[in-house]
Amino acid sequence: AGPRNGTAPTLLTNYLDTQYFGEISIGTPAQTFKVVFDTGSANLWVPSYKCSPLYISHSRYDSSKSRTYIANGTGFAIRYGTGSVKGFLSQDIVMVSVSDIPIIQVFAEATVLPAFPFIFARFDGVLGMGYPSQAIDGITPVFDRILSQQILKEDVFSVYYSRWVLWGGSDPAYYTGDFHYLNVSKSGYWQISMKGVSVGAEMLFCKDGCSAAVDTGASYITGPAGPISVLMKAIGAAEMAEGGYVVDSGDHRDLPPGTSITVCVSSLQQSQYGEDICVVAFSGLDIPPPAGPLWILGASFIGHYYTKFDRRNNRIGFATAR
Ligand SMILES: COCCCC[C@@](O)(c1ccccc1-c1ccccc1)[C@@H]1CCCN(C(=O)[C@H]2C[C@@H](N)[C@@H](O)C2)C1
Repeated sequence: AGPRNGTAPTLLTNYLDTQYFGEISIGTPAQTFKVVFDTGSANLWVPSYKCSPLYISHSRYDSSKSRTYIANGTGFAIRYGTGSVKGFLSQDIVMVSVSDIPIIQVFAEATVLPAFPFIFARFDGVLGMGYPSQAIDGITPVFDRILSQQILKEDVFSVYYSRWVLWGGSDPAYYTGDFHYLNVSKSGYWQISMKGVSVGAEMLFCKDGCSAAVDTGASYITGPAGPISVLMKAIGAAEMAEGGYVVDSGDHRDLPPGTSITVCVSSLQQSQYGEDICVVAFSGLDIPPPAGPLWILGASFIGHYYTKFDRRNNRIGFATAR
């Protein structure tokens, strides 16, 4: 059947403004998984049935139950900010949207997951939306497999966080005005050049320009730890023990008016003691060269825009979300 008029949505679930994920299915008959659509990586992995039972609260892929499974077995490991996910490669039919875009995909069955932070994950796996050059083991990413089917209206996907990912186009019903396009600054990454970071009218950081990744798989805005701690003081946030910052949830202090991006500086979260705390949507992260220094514009930034990731023109478009 394929997508109507060349576009198809995948609806997303928003967990505490920090985890956004949607459903895909793998295998015949379909085994469904909740995955993060992550522009900051380029591989698909889901937990394997052979994964440690610790992970029983998540869906696990059972190749023995799929008629379209093709064994591969090559080892796989992907490094994230917090540790590596290890496993092995398999091939099967993957469906990324209810309007059935079936693709034959090589993906990883994860057998080793770092307990932290995955015990907090409300999703099962990760579907990388990055460029092929970023993919481990040279595996063709999901979006490239979809593009090669020539069924999409445009070689783009749009993110209307935290509601859905739209494959193949953008929907004017959900944004106003034109897209402001920024060319991808480093081929193979959804990375742009940032002109500066200012609080109110005062430019405080990145005065000579700097790089930023537009990363749908990250929860917050992260920047080098130094500048972030200065920024946190500027908005009166206090540092939490395990990193991250909180502001007094009484006064929802937004950045001073006139800031070019009025990012909500906090997202409501439950602390481990259960009371509501306001977690600031920024955190400090020093990314070492050659990838860094790098700012990361995650969900708390992306959620303020209708964002179009354009593979045809290697650019990212931002429009005002309705
Ligand atoms: C908006 O939804 C985001 C999903 C949550 C991301 C995340 O918050 C998370 C929380 C709980 C459990 C697991 C994971 C998680 C961990 C690894 C991969 C995907 C999700 C990540 C925590 C660690 C830092 N971080 C990244 O490096 C991320 C950055 C990104 N590019 C990925 O490749 C790794 C974000």
